[in-house]
Amino acid sequence: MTVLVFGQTGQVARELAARGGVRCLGRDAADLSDPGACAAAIREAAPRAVINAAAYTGVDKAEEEEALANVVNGDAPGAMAAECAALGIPLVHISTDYVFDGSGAAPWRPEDATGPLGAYGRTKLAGERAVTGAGGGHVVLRTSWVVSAHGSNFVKTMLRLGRERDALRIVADQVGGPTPARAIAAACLEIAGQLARDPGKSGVHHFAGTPDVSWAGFAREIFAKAGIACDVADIPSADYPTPAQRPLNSRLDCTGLETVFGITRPDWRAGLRDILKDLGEIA
Ligand SMILES: NC(=O)C1=CN([C@@H]2O[C@H](COP(=O)(O)OP(=O)(O)OC[C@H]3O[C@@H](n4cnc5c(N)ncnc54)[C@H](OP(=O)(O)O)[C@@H]3O)[C@@H](O)[C@H]2O)C=CC1
Ligand SMILES: Cc1cn([C@H]2C[C@H](O)[C@@H](COP(=O)(O)OP(=O)(O)O[C@H]3O[C@@H](C)C(=O)[C@@H](O)[C@H]3O)O2)c(=O)[nH]c1=O
Ligand SMILES: [Mg+2]
Repeated sequence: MTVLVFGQTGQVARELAARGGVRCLGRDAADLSDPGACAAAIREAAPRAVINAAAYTGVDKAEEEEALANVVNGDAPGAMAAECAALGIPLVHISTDYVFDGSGAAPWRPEDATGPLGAYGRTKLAGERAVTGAGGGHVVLRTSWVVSAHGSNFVKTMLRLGRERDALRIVADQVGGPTPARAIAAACLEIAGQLARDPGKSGVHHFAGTPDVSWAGFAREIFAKAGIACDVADIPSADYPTPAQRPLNSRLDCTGLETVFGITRPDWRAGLRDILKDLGEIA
């Protein structure tokens, strides 16, 4: 009996695989556009816990493909949760800061009112509701600004663009916590273990890297640590138009996760150093 992971190529899934003790299902083994196939994969594997690390994560593209995103991010997690509840095993489901509207400057608490600004956030919220409503042991873990040496993320985009250009204009009015995928993987496994022993710990929790920073501030730190000479100009979101609107305030209050599970916020600056080492950028 092992821990079953949905996702294989994604940032968090790859870090889960690297830790071992899990079985990762790629799109070929379980396509989330077919929720029934996800439930069947759980029945067949009979694991001791399930972690869903797969999702439709294209924030702008989801505006055009909301129906598909809703099946992948909403219906499939619901089917996973129903199957887990029937089998009496816990589900750890990853969600996002984009379920919030980004108003104010206070860190969002898990119980705060949601209000997604775009299709991605709406479909992720549908998944949260399906998981919490299924009646089984679960944790919905909202995280933000995921970064790693794998896949596509802001660190890798900045390393590429920073070398191509002398200067970049980066939004400075969106603030949040960059979160290393490696830390998310560790947190998910710890939560799954504790939930298997005590399903009473079920609930919605936040987990984000510290300290909070703007995308522009994050970019500056990436260039400083990687030794890339690229000037960063602060711009407002209005000057960087995108199909989907992003929340301005993505700060997440992570105190509940520490109280219930003993898991603290990772320092993204240390995580960034590890990522740059893994990429061969620094020694
Ligand atoms: N990336 C981020 O900044 C953030 C992510 N999150 C959440 O964290 C979780 C993990 O994200 P992350 O690791 O960054 O994801 P990635 O964007 O790195 O990868 C997405 C994963 O989902 C898989 N996937 C997408 N569609 C399907 C499908 N129809 N069937 C099967 N698999 C599919 C992809 O597989 P394939 O390679 O085959 O496409 C890939 O493995 C997700 O729930 C996401 O919403 C939360 C906050 C921030
Ligand atoms: C490349 C570039 C981006 N930006 C801005 C756009 C955006 O507001 C911000 C980050 O860009 P990204 O494309 O990484 O943003 P995005 O894909 O929206 O990242 C989000 O992904 C989903 C899956 C989540 O769940 C969120 O937590 C968050 O990580 O940087 C600039 O201002 N200048 C630039 O040159
Ligand atoms: Mg992106």
